[in-house]
Amino acid sequence: MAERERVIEVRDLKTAFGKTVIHEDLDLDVYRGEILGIVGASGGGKSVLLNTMLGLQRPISGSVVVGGQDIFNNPDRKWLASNMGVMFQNGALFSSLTLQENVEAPFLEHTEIRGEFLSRLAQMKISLVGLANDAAYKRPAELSGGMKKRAGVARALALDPKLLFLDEPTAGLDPLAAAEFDDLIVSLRDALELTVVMVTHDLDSLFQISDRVAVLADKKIVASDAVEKLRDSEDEWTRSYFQSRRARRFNSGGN
Ligand SMILES: Nc1ncnc2c1ncn2[C@@H]1O[C@H](COP(=O)(O)OP(=O)(O)OP(=O)(O)O)[C@@H](O)[C@H]1O
Repeated sequence: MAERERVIEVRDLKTAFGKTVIHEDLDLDVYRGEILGIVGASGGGKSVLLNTMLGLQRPISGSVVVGGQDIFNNPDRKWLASNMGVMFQNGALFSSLTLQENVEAPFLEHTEIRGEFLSRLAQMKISLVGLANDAAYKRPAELSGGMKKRAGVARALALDPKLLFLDEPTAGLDPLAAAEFDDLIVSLRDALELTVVMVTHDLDSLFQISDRVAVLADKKIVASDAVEKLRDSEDEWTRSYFQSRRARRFNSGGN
């Protein structure tokens, strides 16, 4: 089998806020085309890791290489901005702008595209995530939770990135909307050949759509594998997480 292509390589990462060390000796690989889930205890540093991979949080030491670029050492910022899309928790839309204007924002910031072509591109992104045309003229407060998440994905995908980062994408959604959102992520990954990195506590999502799961505990990635294999992990925290009562219902193969 051909060796899988690594699109993100995190090596020897150390991050800290003041004297509080969040990550130490952390290594992580993300492979092209996969959906990688990241799990770990609350407050364990998953969001900080995501921000570090996005270049938003500078580490004390270590490196993050994305698509061959060391993102903390003179990277091509334009390339990174257009190749890494992110949806933060709650979609993080601008509340005073319509959905259409939210999706147009990355084009205005990073491209010269304006006018009718810009409107059409934004509308294409909005329909790509399964939202009806009239949603484009609504403000975030007028959208349901599921619609807001979809809108957040439309904005994250505005510049056609190959990497999509999602922070707790299904948090706050009812089970049906969460399952629909999971389906959307898989179909977008397949259609657009995306690589997806997803921080989540949602066991349904992990078992349904992740190709691999990386476990963050004790400041580092202690295990990374297909989710079904993690209940037998050598790592104790990972075993207890995936053998917990909530996770057990997935272990027999049924749900
Ligand atoms: N800007 C910041 N300044 C200081 N401390 C921070 C900052 N951002 C995060 N932290 C701290 O870093 C630690 C890790 O936070 P992080 O949000 O990454 O955890 P998490 O694993 O994503 O948690 P959760 O699952 O609850 O969202 C927490 O103790 C948090 O308080």
